[in-house]
Amino acid sequence: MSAPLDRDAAISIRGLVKTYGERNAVDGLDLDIRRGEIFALLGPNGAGKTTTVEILEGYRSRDGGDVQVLGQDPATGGRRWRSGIGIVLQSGAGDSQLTCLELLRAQAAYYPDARDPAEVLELVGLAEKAGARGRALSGGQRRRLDVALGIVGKPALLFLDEPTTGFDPEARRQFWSLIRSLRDLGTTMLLTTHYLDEAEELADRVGVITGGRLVEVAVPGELGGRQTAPAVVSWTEDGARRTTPTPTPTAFVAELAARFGGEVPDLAVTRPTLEDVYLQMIGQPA
Ligand SMILES: Nc1ncnc2c1ncn2[C@@H]1O[C@H](COP(=O)(O)OP(=O)(O)OP(=O)(O)O)[C@@H](O)[C@H]1O
Repeated sequence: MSAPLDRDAAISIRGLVKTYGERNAVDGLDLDIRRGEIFALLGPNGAGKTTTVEILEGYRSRDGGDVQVLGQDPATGGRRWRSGIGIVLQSGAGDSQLTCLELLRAQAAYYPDARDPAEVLELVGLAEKAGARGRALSGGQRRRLDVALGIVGKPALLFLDEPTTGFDPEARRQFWSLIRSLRDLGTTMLLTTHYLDEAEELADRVGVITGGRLVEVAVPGELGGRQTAPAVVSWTEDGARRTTPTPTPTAFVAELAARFGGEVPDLAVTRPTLEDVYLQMIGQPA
């Protein structure tokens, strides 16, 4: 039998089940997300991420289990509960006739303790676009506007669904720093992403879900036993690439260096990436 719900957690889930027809899209999921934590939910297409997140947001019913989000069951959470939650959806307000500032003001009006819309535009790096309509924004700027809309109500808990899809590398880095500033302001965040580097960069912990079940929850550096996995030393010798897995890479490299009498050509020491262990976990060859 699983432990009772953790009433201090931002999100606490026990035995969550969601059934479509004969099939359990979510199949007995247990998870606690601490207040102030950034948690990344990873999993292949169809794993059950969106279903789980929408149940937590109060937008989908469940067929079994107990769920608590900010101290309440999302199935019965009222307006006050909802005002503590921010949601950044995949498709946002891009086509609106309103300007960025007008959109944010309209959204802020729904919340009892909203942030100043102009400050929010500043925070997401859109201050210069306050008077621009959604249509006039680039893809990356629209996503920032989506985030701005998600946070203007000063949510204690923010859901981010694949937030950086379509971003260029620089925009992603800027977005990551925005997420970190939100964390510094105390916001709890549940992120779904298919980018493993994003999860590694941002998340305090990651959870891997396949077939509606959580396979593992860990800090990114320890998922799948990464921290104790053997290192792989590779170098070039006699015109060919050599690789050797070893639990003691320092000693191995010292031996190599002695053998070469100095620099080892093209030397590299690597450990499994988060992507390597993730792909192994979901049954795909790396
Ligand atoms: N409204 C629905 N009716 C029937 N089946 C559904 C419905 N919504 C989701 N499913 C099924 O439930 C399973 C989980 O879907 P879900 O959208 O939660 O996956 P996901 O992990 O978010 O995938 P993705 O990474 O592609 O967004 C899938 O097999 C999907 O086909």
